[in-house]
Amino acid sequence: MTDLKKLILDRVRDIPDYPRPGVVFKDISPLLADPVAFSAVVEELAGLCGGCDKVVGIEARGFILAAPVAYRERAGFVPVRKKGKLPAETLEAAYDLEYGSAVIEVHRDAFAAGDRVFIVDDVLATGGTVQATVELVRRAGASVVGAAVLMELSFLNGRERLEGVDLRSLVVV
Ligand SMILES: O=P(O)(O)OC[C@H]1O[C@H](OP(=O)(O)OP(=O)(O)O)[C@H](O)[C@@H]1O
Ligand SMILES: Nc1ncnc2[nH]cnc12
Repeated sequence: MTDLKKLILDRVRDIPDYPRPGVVFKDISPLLADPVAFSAVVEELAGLCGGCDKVVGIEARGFILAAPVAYRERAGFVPVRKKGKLPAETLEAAYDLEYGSAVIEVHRDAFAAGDRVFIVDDVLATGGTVQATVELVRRAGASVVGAAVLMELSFLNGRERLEGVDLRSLVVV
């Protein structure tokens, strides 16, 4: 196991039965609170971007990782938010995730035509959230050059929903 994988696995804790019975929640708070681990993760994610115009972060935990990646890459940051939080005209997509369903939005004018977009989130579970984000980016006229997550829960097969997307995971469990 690489040092980075160990750094991550040692600092993501399992919370059983949250937010509903049967779900084991991956809590990244200890990792974020560790300056060495947090900075190593941001550096690694930024290295996967490979040149992009915009980094998309998905509310809320995705923001924490995507914004420093955008800063590091000198790219713009675009938030994808839960419905009702963005003030200007939006595009929206409904999706299911491991423990529920939601609607996310992006500003209709968030991207210039042909922008190269890199999507960052913390956890890939069923893949519904990233899939809906990919759809929004494309509908907004930009192209997805890749997506990266800190942790992929492979037993939920989220990757299968993301055919054609270059998805990287720092850790697969
Ligand atoms: O692969 P999926 O099954 O779609 O699940 C993954 C998503 O679930 C979590 O977000 P959540 O909606 O709980 O929002 P939060 O970051 O605000 O806690 C997580 O941060 C991912 O965005
Ligand atoms: N098990 C899980 N832990 C943390 N975030 C999640 N998002 C979806 N499933 C999750």
